[in-house]
Amino acid sequence: MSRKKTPKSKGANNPAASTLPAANGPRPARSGTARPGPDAPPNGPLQPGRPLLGSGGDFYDVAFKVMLVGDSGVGKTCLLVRFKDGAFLAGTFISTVGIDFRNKVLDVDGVKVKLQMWDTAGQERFRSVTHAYYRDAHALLLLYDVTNKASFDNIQAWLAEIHEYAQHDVALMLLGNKVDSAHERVVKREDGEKLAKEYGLPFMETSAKTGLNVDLAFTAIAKELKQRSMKTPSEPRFRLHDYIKREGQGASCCRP
Ligand SMILES: Nc1nc2c(ncn2[C@@H]2O[C@H](COP(=O)(O)OP(=O)(O)OP(=O)(O)O)[C@@H](O)[C@H]2O)c(=O)[nH]1
Ligand SMILES: [Mg+2]
Repeated sequence: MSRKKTPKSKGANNPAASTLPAANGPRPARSGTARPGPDAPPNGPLQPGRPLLGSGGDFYDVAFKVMLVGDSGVGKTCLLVRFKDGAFLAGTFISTVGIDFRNKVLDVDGVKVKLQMWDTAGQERFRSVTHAYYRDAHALLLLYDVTNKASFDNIQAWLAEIHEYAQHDVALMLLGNKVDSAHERVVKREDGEKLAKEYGLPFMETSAKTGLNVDLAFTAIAKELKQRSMKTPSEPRFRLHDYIKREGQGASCCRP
């Protein structure tokens, strides 16, 4: 069996630019370094078909990169921490510097799917750093904050950026975060649904604080990516929109 090391997940808000992972992503290379090997596919499962051993001792069958994007303060880091560790980062807001990543292996219908989750900095000054990572992403979670209208208004600009830098077939999901803050809400759920429908995106409202729909968002993406890479003729087609509509609390199906 091929044994591969994956880069260790770093702590949140890892500052130094020198510690940034390679722009080509943290794909576990045959050499055991963080850089992809020359035979690594430009976009697709890292190593389908044979179990691999991650640095945390976790076996996985396929691995994908999922990038979180959206304005600063919408809750990207908190969403990731909630999914990875089941905790909420309350208190002082520490803005992510550059880019950070964490790994998690999910069991998707008997297949071990490793998600390499990239937490980008929403601040404008780091935009050129994040641009370099888009093209290797298999999926993007695009967040806005339901208590911050500007973050919602900026979604179209984010979509334009995604269109410019990401793979054309990247799996994309729109998330309206912080729904626990009902009194401060300024973006109605219907507004999120309307925008998602306009762009044909799956959409859910989430809360990193309470955990609402957080696991579901990542699981849905993992199912979609696994289906894309390992589809067998006998397997029924996975429908992301239908899945989140069925499983989510307040999720919606937004085909145009
Ligand atoms: N009430 C509430 N607060 C949240 C939620 N998610 C994040 N926050 C708070 O929002 C602030 C920003 O969260 P972060 O996750 O650091 O935001 P970010 O999108 O990573 O920001 P950048 O790293 O600057 O891009 C923090 O003070 C969090 O505690 C949520 O679901 N509900
Ligand atoms: Mg952050």
